[in-house]
Amino acid sequence: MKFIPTAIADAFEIEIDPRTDARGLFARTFCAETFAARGLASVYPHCNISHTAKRGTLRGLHYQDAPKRDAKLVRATRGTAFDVAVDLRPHSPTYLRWAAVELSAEKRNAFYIPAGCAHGCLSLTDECELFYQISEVYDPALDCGVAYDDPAFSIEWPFAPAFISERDATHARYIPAPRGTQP
Ligand SMILES: Cc1cn([C@H]2C[C@H](O)[C@@H](COP(=O)(O)OP(=O)(O)O[C@H]3O[C@H](C)C(=O)[C@H](O)[C@H]3O)O2)c(=O)[nH]c1=O
Repeated sequence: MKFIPTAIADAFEIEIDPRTDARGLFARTFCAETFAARGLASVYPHCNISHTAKRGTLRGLHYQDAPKRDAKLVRATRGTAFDVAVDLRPHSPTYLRWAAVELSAEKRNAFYIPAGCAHGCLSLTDECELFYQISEVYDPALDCGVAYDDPAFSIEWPFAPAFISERDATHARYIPAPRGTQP
């Protein structure tokens, strides 16, 4: 695996290191020891999938709040998605910044999003499927969201979403915390 830094501290694009032969390829997509050695979440009690039928569908941005803030390891298993993380950690040097990774089943890459960041994605193809490894069990009472077009982040999406859920179209504006405060 190759860990490529992004604009957000501790968030990485992860590329595979395929072993190829006449049959095709084999590659490791996760290693608990490697992730732990890098200080990344290495235990994922929940794995999820999302299937998005139409190009231009925006999901998110979501995060699970304290005390169960969750890290996510996300990859596309069908199609392509513009995947975005926003740093919501007031103590982070990249607080309020965003980072994007184009995930595709063809590239077989992944996006590691640390706890304390929000995650959203815009499908770039029809029939886009994502696979999530989540470092915390889901708690609906802690399920929070921020708006994809919040001026606090100014995310540069490749195009405006054509489809979005009622929930994701109505997230409240984010009120930045004083920098340096603990979450
Ligand atoms: C995360 C989760 C959700 N749900 C239920 C809650 C809703 O009734 C339904 C769909 O959930 P949600 O509206 O959060 O799905 P998306 O809008 O696709 O959000 C997803 O995509 C964005 C980009 C993310 O980062 C979220 O982690 C991920 O949930 O599944 C569960 O039952 N268990 C779970 O672990």
